[in-house]
Amino acid sequence: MSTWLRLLNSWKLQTRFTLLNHINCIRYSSRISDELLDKARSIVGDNNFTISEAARLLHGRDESYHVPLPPDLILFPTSTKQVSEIAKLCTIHKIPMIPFGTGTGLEGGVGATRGGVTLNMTRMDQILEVSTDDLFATVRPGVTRSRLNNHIRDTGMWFPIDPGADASLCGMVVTSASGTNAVRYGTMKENVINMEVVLANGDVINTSGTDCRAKKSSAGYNLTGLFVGCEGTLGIMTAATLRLYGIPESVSSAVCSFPSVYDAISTATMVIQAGIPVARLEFLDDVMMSACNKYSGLSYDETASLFLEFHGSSNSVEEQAELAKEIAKDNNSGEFQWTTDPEERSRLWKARHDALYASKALLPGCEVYITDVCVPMSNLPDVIVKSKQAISESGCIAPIVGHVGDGNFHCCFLLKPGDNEELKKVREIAMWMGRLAISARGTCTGEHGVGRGKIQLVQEQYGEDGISLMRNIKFALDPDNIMNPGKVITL
Ligand SMILES: Cc1cc2c(cc1C)N(C[C@H](O)[C@H](O)[C@H](O)COP(=O)(O)OP(=O)(O)OC[C@H]1O[C@@H](n3cnc4c(N)ncnc43)[C@H](O)[C@@H]1O)c1[nH]c(=O)[nH]c(=O)c1N2
Ligand SMILES: CCCCC(=O)C(=O)O
Ligand SMILES: [Mn+2]
Repeated sequence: MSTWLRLLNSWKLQTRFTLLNHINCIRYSSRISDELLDKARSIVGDNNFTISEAARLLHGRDESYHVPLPPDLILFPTSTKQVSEIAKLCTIHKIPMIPFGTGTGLEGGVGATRGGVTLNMTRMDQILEVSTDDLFATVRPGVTRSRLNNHIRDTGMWFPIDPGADASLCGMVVTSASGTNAVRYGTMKENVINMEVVLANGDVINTSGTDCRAKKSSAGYNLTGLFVGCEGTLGIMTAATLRLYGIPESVSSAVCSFPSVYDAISTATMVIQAGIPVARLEFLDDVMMSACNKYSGLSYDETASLFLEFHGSSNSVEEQAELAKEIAKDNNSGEFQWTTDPEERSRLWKARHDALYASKALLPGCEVYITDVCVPMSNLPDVIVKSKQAISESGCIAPIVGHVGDGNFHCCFLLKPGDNEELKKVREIAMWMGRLAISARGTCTGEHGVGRGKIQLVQEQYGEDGISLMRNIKFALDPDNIMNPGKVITL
């Protein structure tokens, strides 16, 4: 390229950036006045406030393929009172509020669709209470899953819900997350006892009643259920009380390969039907096994496989593994390798939790468009096989992994950045998969939530009456549509 051309290109780029900055400034100044900035700063203090370009970019994105949408301003509240004051301020000025946990979401939930204020919750990071007698922990939104588990390890308790990423526990509550241990311990839905929530108007409520820590309750409407999975569109969670469990005395893990998807899933179904209290029951297809072998230096068979884990007494985990082995054998399995060795087990689960990064490594520099559907177990093998057929016909690379004990799986479509044709094609397949799951009596998302990516599919899943009820609920709690707007449902 000639020097002149290079200079011209660099000038064009500069002008574009200057223009973009200019537009951002106009956008920013038209929405957030100096007066509002001063008030926000006085609520949280100078050190908990930023409008830097870098911070705005960072807060507009999560770990998904969605285009980043930066907010105008980022606040780091340190107390519920501050969150409430920010909410009141935003209500007066009709400014969007977007809560930010750890940004590990997979549906673009933290993007500021209309600009506004992001509330980064990481500085509210206290573990408020741990009760080993009553099996609960109360945490502020800055506490992550592994921080809680490190903190309580010596008590013999743990919080088992494990999405792989070290997400904030409150982020996990509001996305209704689950992951590998849900088949035994349930999802976040089954593991929240109470929540403190700041509403759009600044009111602070406790969803099970002030200070309630009872294991069950039939008092009134299920407000906890309403806020679990709301993705910040109904309120900002400032504390969560979660169920704890005893750390199992013994753990065994197993790997087993199969000649077909049907054999693998039929084993999974029969393990559950046999009443084996399996703790993890994960499926990886041939492409994902190959990706994980390469990425994690393993040498497993590169065919449809199951990773399993059993929790209990040492006799019980041995018995469970042996029973599962028999079932696998009846379904044409290859060798069923199981172990209680902690190092081997953690190598296996690290490889499983790195599945997303192993997929990415198949095409260096790529982005990943992740699907997440969930269907009743009896429909699962057909839905997986049809999805694999669609992937193969499209020419895309898309390893599959799933929490099949719950009927839940993901395809990781690898995308070359900037290839809009491919993105369009993948989006079509992903939408088709969502519809396939709904028609197979399932749901368009088992655990990643709706965010910006699945609003249309949720509409189709619920139909007009269901969506209209959701809109009424949203309107009752957030009449100005300033709580994380543009997510979950459109108004
Ligand atoms: C490698 C890898 C692997 C997985 C996953 C991610 C990654 C990167 N995930 C997805 C992810 O970990 C999950 O969605 C988390 O629950 C998100 O928690 P964050 O704290 O990161 O929320 P993040 O900051 O990403 O926000 C997510 C949404 O919640 C809202 N929010 C966050 N904190 C809030 C608060 N205090 N109050 C109100 N709203 C709030 C945000 O506004 C946004 O809409 C996942 N998930 C899963 O279920 N199963 C899995 O297997 C996996 N696996
Ligand atoms: C690789 C799929 C996306 C992350 C996830 O949900 C999981 O690993 O289970
Ligand atoms: Mn998952």
